[in-house]
Amino acid sequence: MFEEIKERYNRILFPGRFQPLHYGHIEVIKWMLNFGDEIIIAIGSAQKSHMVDNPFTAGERMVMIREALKEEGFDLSKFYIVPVPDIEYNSIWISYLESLLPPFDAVCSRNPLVIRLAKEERYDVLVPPFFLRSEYSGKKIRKKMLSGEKWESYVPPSVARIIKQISGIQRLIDSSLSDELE
Ligand SMILES: Nc1ncnc2c1ncn2[C@@H]1O[C@H](COP(=O)(O)OP(=O)(O)OP(=O)(O)O)[C@@H](O)[C@H]1O
Ligand SMILES: NC(=O)c1ccc[n+]([C@@H]2O[C@H](COP(=O)(O)O)[C@@H](O)[C@H]2O)c1
Repeated sequence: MFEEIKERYNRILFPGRFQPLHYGHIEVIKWMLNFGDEIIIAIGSAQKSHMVDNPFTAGERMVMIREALKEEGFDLSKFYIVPVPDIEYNSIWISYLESLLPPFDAVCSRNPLVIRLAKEERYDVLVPPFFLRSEYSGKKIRKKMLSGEKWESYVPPSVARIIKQISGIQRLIDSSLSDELE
C-alpha cells in the first residue's frame, strides 16, 4: 500500500552534508518545490571540516549553497540554510532539529537513518528519485578532485569558483595524507 503523502507542505526539511553541493542536490531541490512552499536546507555534520570525507566548513558550505541557489535562479526567500552539528544521540535528533529550525512538516531524504528517525516522529518523508547518481555524488566528486580528474561540471559554477578561491583541492589532498612521513 502507498504511504499517504500530502499534496503540499508548508516547509520541507532537506538535511545533507553538501560536501560539496552538486547538481544532484539542485535536482532534488527542484523536485521538492513541487511539494512544498519553503525549504530548510540543514547543513549536517556542521562541526566537521578539513577531513577527506568532509573537507569544507559549515560556513563555506553555506556560501556555496546560497550562491548556487542564486545562480540557478531560485527565489532565495523560500530557503533557510542552517548549519547543524551532529549529536551522539540519534533517538533525539529530530527533537534537536525541532529546537533549532523553523517548524517543518515533511522531511526529504534518501538516507535510511534520517528516514527512520523522521518516520518515528511521525513526519511525512519525501524520498526523491536518484538524479544521475553515477556522477552526481559527493563521494565521487571528491574522488575526482583527489585524483586530478575534471570535477567542475558536476557542481554549479559558483561552487567550483568558491572551492578554487579557498584552495579546496589542496586542502582535500592535505586532508588525505597520513602523518607517516618517510
Ligand atoms: N544524485 C542524487 N540524486 C538524488 N538524491 C541525491 C543525489 N545526491 C545526493 N542525494 C541526496 O541528497 C541528500 C544529501 O546528500 P549528501 O549531502 O550526503 O550528498 P551525497 O552526494 O550523498 O554525498 P556523499 O557521497 O559525500 O555522502 C541525501 O538524502 C542524498 O541521498
Ligand atoms: N545523531 C545525529 O546527529 C544525526 C542523525 C542522523 C543524521 N545526522 C546528520 O544528517 C546529515 C544527513 O546527511 P546525509 O543524508 O547527506 O548523510 C549528516 O550530516 C548526518 O551526520 C545526524
